[in-house]
Amino acid sequence: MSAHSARSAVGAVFALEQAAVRFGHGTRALQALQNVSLHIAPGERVALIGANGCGKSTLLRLLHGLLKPSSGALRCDDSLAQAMVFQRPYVMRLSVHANVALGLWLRGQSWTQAGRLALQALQAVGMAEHAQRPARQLSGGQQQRLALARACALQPRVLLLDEPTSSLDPHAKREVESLIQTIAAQDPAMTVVFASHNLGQVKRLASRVLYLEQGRVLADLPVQEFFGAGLLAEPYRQAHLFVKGEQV
Ligand SMILES: Nc1ncnc2c1ncn2[C@@H]1O[C@H](COP(=O)(O)OP(=O)(O)OP(=O)(O)O)[C@@H](O)[C@H]1O
Repeated sequence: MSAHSARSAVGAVFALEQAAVRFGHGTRALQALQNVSLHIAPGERVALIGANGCGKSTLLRLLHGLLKPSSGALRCDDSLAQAMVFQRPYVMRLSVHANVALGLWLRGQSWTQAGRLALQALQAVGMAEHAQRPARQLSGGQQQRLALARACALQPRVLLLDEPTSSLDPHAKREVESLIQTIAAQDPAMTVVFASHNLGQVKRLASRVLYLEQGRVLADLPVQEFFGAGLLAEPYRQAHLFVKGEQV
């Protein structure tokens, strides 16, 4: 059974059983994730939070099939199309429109159809007026909108976002976050898993919070419970997140 192909018996989008990811070998091995067991159901909005290096990106990459577990298992419902957006989008030296169309063409659409769907996706993220501009001339916030258009053009049932607003200025942060909110609200059945250092954003977007420390999931709770008074007391107050993270 492939690590990233078998459907979960319990109808989960993702099921991780004692999953670990190690980088390197022998004494130099780094345990980026360990003993991670969890299920993510369709329509959940899951925030991954924790200090730099705690394993958020590694977990997202694992879910997206970019990494395989070194041990343990990942089961994933492959009938659900996935798209991932990274902290800093990769933008090709092409027009905005071609940046979106190319992804669709590479997945087998005709160039005409790819162009049509790309324009629709750009309209959906408010970027149609920039379609013919060189993509590399866009601002950071516009480039992240482009990345969201590229993701949405694939009509994903599962959207993975790795700190989608952390490289943006406050204005662009708000714009891109509200775009993510709109995309998620349009499709309540879409599963969204995102990494963030911004606790306000986590409250606004998430239904469930996974708090990671050194590759382990220390808390896995509904968002209200995570931010409930009891849990914000020790030991969470001590966590790096509240020192280095953004609390707005
Ligand atoms: N390809 C790699 N090779 C070696 N080590 C890696 C690799 N990718 C990640 N790591 C290490 O694995 C650990 C987890 O990294 P990861 O990027 O998942 O953390 P993160 O929580 O996303 O951090 P940040 O908040 O800074 O983005 C870190 O110690 C990191 O240095």
